[in-house]
Amino acid sequence: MSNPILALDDVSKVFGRADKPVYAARSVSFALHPGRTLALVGESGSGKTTAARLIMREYSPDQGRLLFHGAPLGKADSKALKAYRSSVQMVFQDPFSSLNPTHTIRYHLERPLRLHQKGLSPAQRRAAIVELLERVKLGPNLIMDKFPHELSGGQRQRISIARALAVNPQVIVADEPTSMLDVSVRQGILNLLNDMKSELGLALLYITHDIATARYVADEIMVMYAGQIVEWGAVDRVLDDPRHPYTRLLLSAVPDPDRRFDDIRFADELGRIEEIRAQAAKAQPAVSQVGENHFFRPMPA
Ligand SMILES: Nc1ncnc2c1ncn2[C@@H]1O[C@H](COP(=O)(O)OP(=O)(O)OP(=O)(O)O)[C@@H](O)[C@H]1O
Repeated sequence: MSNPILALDDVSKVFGRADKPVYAARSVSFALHPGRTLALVGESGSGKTTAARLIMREYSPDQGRLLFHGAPLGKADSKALKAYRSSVQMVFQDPFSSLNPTHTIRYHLERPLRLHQKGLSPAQRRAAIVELLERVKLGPNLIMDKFPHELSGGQRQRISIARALAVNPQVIVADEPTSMLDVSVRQGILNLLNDMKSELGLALLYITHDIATARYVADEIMVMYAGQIVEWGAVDRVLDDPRHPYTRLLLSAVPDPDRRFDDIRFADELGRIEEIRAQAAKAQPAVSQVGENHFFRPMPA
């Protein structure tokens, strides 16, 4: 298996007062590899966005390290940080608020090209915009001079992806990229992310509360609860044979005619979740972890 592009090594982030800490991330370790998608799954408040913000360097870790191609980023010089910033791009949940309503699509794509590929002539920049729009399966001539409000939610999310691609990233962090979109266009966006991963060899972190969608895009899955990774492994293993009660609970909430959420068989598990909740509220990690952490033992490609 290839070396990881990016890794979180035993990272913790704590909010709140010292006497009442909130562990948004607790000893979190994982790695992102080229051409692979890792799904980070958990309910609201589990710490998914905190993990994304740590990767985007909006938060600095209280403990642990961020590694980029094996080198700790904390000590990186400004050149290395600049390389990191263009290598790691984010696609947000809300394609409305992430695009500026007063600018055309051409502007949104031209800007990162101007900043990160300074040597391009105007004609080369135009060709690059055409290529980006074609890559996200939008007709360049139809779209380029439109404003964000003239596009559908799905089209806008494709523009967000094109904009992220404009700087030739190695990693894309997609935080709930389909949750604000119409159900009918969600699959198209997930397919596009899959294509990007395979065609460009990107490492993708797919963040979602919807564990069922992980199967469409992810190679591996990590389940996060109260700031901790409680289960991880190959996506089929985790979804077909969930071993942590919290993973089973998440899966039981997925509509399935054969499994009812209030099924008596889950009563014990719900009780155990309360136990886990109580343990997790304490300062020391107490959540049982299941599976192999591919940061420490890389899974075969
Ligand atoms: N800036 C902050 N200040 C204080 N507490 C925070 C801050 N950011 C996150 N938290 C807390 O950390 C925990 C994890 O939050 P986080 O937003 O990472 O979860 P999430 O899984 O992304 O949830 P959501 O899906 O609702 O965004 C929560 O208890 C949250 O209240």
